[in-house]
This record gives sequence, structure tokens and C-alpha cells, in this order.
Amino acid sequence: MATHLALVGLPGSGKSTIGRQVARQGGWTFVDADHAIEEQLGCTIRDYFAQHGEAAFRDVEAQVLAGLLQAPRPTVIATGGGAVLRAENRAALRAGSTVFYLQAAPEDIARRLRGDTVRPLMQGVDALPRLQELLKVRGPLYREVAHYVLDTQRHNPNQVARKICMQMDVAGLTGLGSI
Ligand SMILES: Nc1ncnc2c1ncn2[C@@H]1O[C@H](COP(=O)(O)OP(=O)(O)OP(=O)(O)O)[C@@H](O)[C@H]1O
Ligand SMILES: O=C(O)C1=C[C@@H](O)[C@@H](O)[C@H](O)C1
Ligand SMILES: [Mg+2]
Repeated sequence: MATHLALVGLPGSGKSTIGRQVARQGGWTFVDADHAIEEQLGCTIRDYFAQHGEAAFRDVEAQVLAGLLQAPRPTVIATGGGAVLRAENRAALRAGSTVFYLQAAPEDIARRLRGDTVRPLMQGVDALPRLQELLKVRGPLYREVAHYVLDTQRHNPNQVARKICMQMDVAGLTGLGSI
């Protein structure tokens, strides 16, 4: 059975950027769970949230994530920042993938996202307290679900991706599908 590699962490922690690089370096398929959700929804996550609320969004997220973890091809999955909130997602991630928590301080993420136009909610003076609050609630859940915790602070995305590939090598998980 193919086993996948999943990245978890706060919004802006580098899941998409690093996930793409890990996939490129390792020759694996990359999937951004948020994009897969938007494909299924046929609209943006933001619009769906606004129309149907968070609980409905989390139902769709859980369903899409479970589907990605069933994929026949070994895949690097960048999860949504809040995917760990549901226990069923944490269990599915741990059972179906090797999970890396990309750890970064809210202060660093806020700095990285300054000038970002894709995440309007993470702009301006509100970004830091919002990230701090998210970390308080989600930090323990990211740790709980993770097989490996990586400090991304002093490393650029390429270096973090190489660390992940090396860790997979050390653990004998290179190629993912071979386990
Ligand atoms: N280790 C790093 N050092 C410096 N900048 C980084 C690092 N990792 C990511 N970045 C930058 O931070 C920004 C956010 O990264 P990215 O979009 O990959 O985060 P994400 O976890 O996928 O966010 P989201 O949860 O909102 O999808 C990007 O501009 C990226 O280049
Ligand atoms: O942090 C969150 O709760 C979210 C993060 C995004 O990746 C999306 O999954 C969605 O906007 C929710
Ligand atoms: Mg992303």
C-alpha cells in the first residue's frame, strides 16, 4: 500500500512551498489539499466558508483529505492549516502518511507574509495576534499528529525540503510507495 507524506502547520508555515520542493526533489506527486477542496467545491474556500460556515467546510475538508490519503500514487500533501482540528483527520493522517510539522514562530510567519496579497486575513496589525491564538489552540494538535517536528526558522524552504527528504531516507521511506 502506498504511503504518503503530509505537511502540517500554521497558515504561512511553508506547507505549499516546501511540499512542492519535496515532491520535486523526491520525484513524487504534489497535492495542495486546499486546491483539491476548491476543485470539489467549485468555488473558493473563502466563499464556501461565508455561505455555509466552518462546520460544513470541515466536513468537506475531512472527506477530501480521506480521499487524498487513499490515492494509489505516493503523494506529498500540503494540508489545510486547520485540518488537524478534527480527530478523524489526525487519525487518518497518522495512519496514511508520514507527517511533518513545519514549526515556525508567529512572529516569523507574520514577517514572511508581510506584503502577501493572497491571505487578506493575515495582513496588517491583526496577523500576529491571530497567529498566536491559532498556535495556542493548534500547536498541541500539530505535535500530536506529527511523526517529525521540523524547526523551519533558520532555514530557507529549499533547506527544509532537503531535511525532509533526508529524514525520509534515514527512516527508509524514500520512494514512499515501497512501504
Ligand atoms: N522556511 C522559510 N523561510 C522563509 N520564508 C518561507 C519559509 N517557508 C515559507 N516561506 C515563505 O512564506 C510564505 C508562505 O509559505 P506557504 O504559502 O508555502 O505557506 P502555507 O503553509 O502553504 O500557507 P497556507 O496554510 O496559508 O496555505 C511564502 O511566501 C514562502 O515563500
Ligand atoms: O487555518 C485554517 O483554519 C484554514 C487554513 C487554510 O489552509 C484553509 O484550509 C482554510 O482557509 C482554513
Ligand atoms: Mg498553502
